[in-house]
Amino acid sequence: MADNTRILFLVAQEILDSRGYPTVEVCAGLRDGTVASAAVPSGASTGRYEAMESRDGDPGRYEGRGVLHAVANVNDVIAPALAGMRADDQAGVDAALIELDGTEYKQRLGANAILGVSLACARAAARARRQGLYQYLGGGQARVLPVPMFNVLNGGAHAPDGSDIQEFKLIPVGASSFAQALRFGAETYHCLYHVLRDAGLPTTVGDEGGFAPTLKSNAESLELILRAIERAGYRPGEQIAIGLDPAASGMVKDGRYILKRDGLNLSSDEMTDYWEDWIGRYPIISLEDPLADDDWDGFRNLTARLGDRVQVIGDDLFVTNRKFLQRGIDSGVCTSILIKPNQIGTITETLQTIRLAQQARYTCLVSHRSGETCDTSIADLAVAMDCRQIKAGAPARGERVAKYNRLLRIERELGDKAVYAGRSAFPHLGGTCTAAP
Ligand SMILES: O=C(O)[C@@H](CO)OP(=O)(O)O
Ligand SMILES: [Mg+2]
Repeated sequence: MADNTRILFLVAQEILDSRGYPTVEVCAGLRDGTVASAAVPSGASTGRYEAMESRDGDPGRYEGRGVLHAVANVNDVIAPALAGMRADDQAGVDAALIELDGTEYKQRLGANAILGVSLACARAAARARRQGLYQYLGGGQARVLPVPMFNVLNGGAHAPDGSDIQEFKLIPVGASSFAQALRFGAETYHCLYHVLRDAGLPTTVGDEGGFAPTLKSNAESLELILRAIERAGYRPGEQIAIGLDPAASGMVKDGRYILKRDGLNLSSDEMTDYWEDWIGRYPIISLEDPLADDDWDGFRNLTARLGDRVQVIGDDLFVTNRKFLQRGIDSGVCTSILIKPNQIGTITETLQTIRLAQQARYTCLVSHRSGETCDTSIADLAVAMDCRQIKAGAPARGERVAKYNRLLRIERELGDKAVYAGRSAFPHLGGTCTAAP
């Protein structure tokens, strides 16, 4: 079997992502005839220490620069070096990629080139074994379906005319299966459309498929969402809670947090007061990047003050990197980590970061990027690693629902064995899983 999974070819090409910008797709072919491909996403609100994607031409020109250099790196540098390796030796493949690149942030070959190969090999190996990617990566234990976070109102870098806060997310903690959670989200999303129409607000959408109205204040977004949840017939907080990703690095100017919609200019402590006020007033259970990615002291204070009432997630702060996560664990910063494979660049390193988080009892929210493709690997990753939380944007738009639909299929495939994480995904809510995973 092992010999059959030896890599025969790796071929990359440039394709477009959901924003219409170029990205990398890699196709892996194995000796036994198995062929599988994987596509790499791309972020807009990136952390400063993310692994670096390779982009062609002048960085100042425009955001949608090509990836032909990354494509050439796969075809001309990586493919010859990996030919003949076993695709089912993920650690070996990834170690070879890391060594071939030789830089800390993967800037020589490009994290987009490297992750494309890492993922394509995993997919091909899973297919050769006739397993789903979640089974291949997670084994027989993999059976807990994550709680989805649906980003239904977009702002910040994903919708510049919208709220200062990048993401307002529905969290269907009270559903009893993933399929039901998806229905909660889709129905509420559609009700939000009508709430906006009734209020005379536009229903244009941002990068992740959520609506992006221009509002008078940031809190107005929450009021509209609560109205939509109720209109859909659900109980806010109990059945559907709320999560935020302010992506606060994007709000900072000269060390101050600027909230344009509220006319506020706040210190780190005052920004924390602002979130505390919101947590007291609204059913918010998850708060991602509430402060900027260089404000480690602020994060420590915020975690000490709010960490037992809300999940505090580090995204730009940790960039899926064990080194930064370890610093967070050692200094009491955050209670949760966002997991984006392209922030670190290989599957093996992504799994190592997840394991470190789980050992330290940090929760893991597996995440898409704002520039996506129809690749569904993150859905499998969330189940494989028992991550219990996933965010993939609104329950609308092809590249977002591809992930949710994949989870529906996994849930069906698992049948009676499937367990929906529900409240167990959030230790601070004190819930338990409906069956032991
Ligand atoms: O900040 C985030 O969490 C992500 C995904 O929602 O955005 P981006 O991919 O633009 O970094
Ligand atoms: Mg984020």
